[in-house]
Amino acid sequence: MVSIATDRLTKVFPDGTVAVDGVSIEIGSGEFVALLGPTGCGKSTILRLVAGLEEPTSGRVLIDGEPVRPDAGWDRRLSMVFQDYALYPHLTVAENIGFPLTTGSETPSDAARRVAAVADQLGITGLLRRKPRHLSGGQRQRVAMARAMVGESRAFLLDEPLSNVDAGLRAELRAEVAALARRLAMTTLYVTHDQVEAMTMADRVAVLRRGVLQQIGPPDEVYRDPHTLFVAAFLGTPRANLVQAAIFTSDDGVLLDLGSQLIELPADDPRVAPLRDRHTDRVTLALRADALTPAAPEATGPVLRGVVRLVENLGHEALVHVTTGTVPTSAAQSRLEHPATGHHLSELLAEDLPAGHPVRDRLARMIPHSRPEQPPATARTEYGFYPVYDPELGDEPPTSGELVVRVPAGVLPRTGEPIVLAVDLDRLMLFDGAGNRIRLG
Ligand SMILES: Nc1ncnc2c1ncn2[C@@H]1O[C@H](COP(=O)(O)OP(=O)(O)OP(=O)(O)O)[C@@H](O)[C@H]1O
Repeated sequence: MVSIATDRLTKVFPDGTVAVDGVSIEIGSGEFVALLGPTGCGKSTILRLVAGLEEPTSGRVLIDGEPVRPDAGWDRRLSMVFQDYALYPHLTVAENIGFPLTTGSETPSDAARRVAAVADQLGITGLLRRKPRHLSGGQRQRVAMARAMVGESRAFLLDEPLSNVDAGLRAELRAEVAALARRLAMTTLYVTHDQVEAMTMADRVAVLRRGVLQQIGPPDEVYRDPHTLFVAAFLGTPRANLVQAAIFTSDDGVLLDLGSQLIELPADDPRVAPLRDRHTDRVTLALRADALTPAAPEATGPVLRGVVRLVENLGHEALVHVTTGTVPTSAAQSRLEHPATGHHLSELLAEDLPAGHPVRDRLARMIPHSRPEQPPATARTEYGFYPVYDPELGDEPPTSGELVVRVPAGVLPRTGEPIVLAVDLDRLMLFDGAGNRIRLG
């Protein structure tokens, strides 16, 4: 098997779309890497660049450390499986599987033996005489995999190969495809927008956004230790709770002001040091649903208080929606990017509009993390520091702001009840206005 690498790979389409933006990924021999991201983030384009179906605008693809020529797609011996399987309708299953062998040096009987062996491996021997239209989605998918395996291919490039099969079968095939790739020790690049597929199948997951690689690592690491707000928000079901916060530092420690609630970090808490120089910064706080636990009303330590609005009982656990008076945000909202450029609006503002320009002020006010001037000293909460809302601008203190909490089956909270939620500080994540993680100790 081979190693595959992309080196600052970039693809700009003729219409100006930057589909892939300086992506460097190394996939070891026999490794299974998933490219994960929302629609349009450039996953398929990366795969097509690796396969040689597209030419890079700049950057390189390397196979076993050797840069490949842009036009040498046929020479790469990489097998691609597409989401629509691309089977030839007029050929039988056996002919479809054997198709890559027809241009090689194999004799017909060698080829037939090879087809039979691969069909046996995938459990589709009984289907060899059928035409693709007489196959189920899962069977077609196996035939496509068999065709990818039959040649002397050195790697699999799979583009959402399970997206056309129904949910139940998808789970089964997920395990099957991953096991197959491992059994064959096949280097695999697997494109998906389904985080469950990526997390369960891959050795490492590469998360992409707008053509830019956000993070690559083993699934549990990317989930547990996201480097950016986008990765934190993209991975995990239910999605992480994202709320706006302002940082207040003093000799007594650090307070995270969530609008009408506080999380206190005492001065001797090791998380305090990295926040010392961020007094009054507006940040995004991310808390996964299991970083909050219902606690007794008299609980001490960091807690958030709220009222239960909704209990979604899933049987083995429940998702409890709690109104907390925080200010919800999202990865996109917290950065307020310019849709066309992907730049933070404040960056564009800094370049384009002079200070004091009326539109600049209006836009700046919409940007929670980067108001260019500090709020006036009179804009203080009852806690005595800058709030995430600003009374000077006519903001009301937040009263809604829902957090979703994962609660094990058993005695569940009831709608309308007050609830106290203990915050697991080890799982508290903060992100700056550019969406980058602020490391806490
Ligand atoms: N031939 C093309 N010409 C212009 N733009 C293109 C072309 N092919 C893709 N794009 C654009 O490049 C971006 C990345 O596309 P790509 O298909 O790689 O995304 P993706 O992450 O695979 O999305 P999906 O999950 O929807 O397949 C998108 O904005 C897409 O519209």
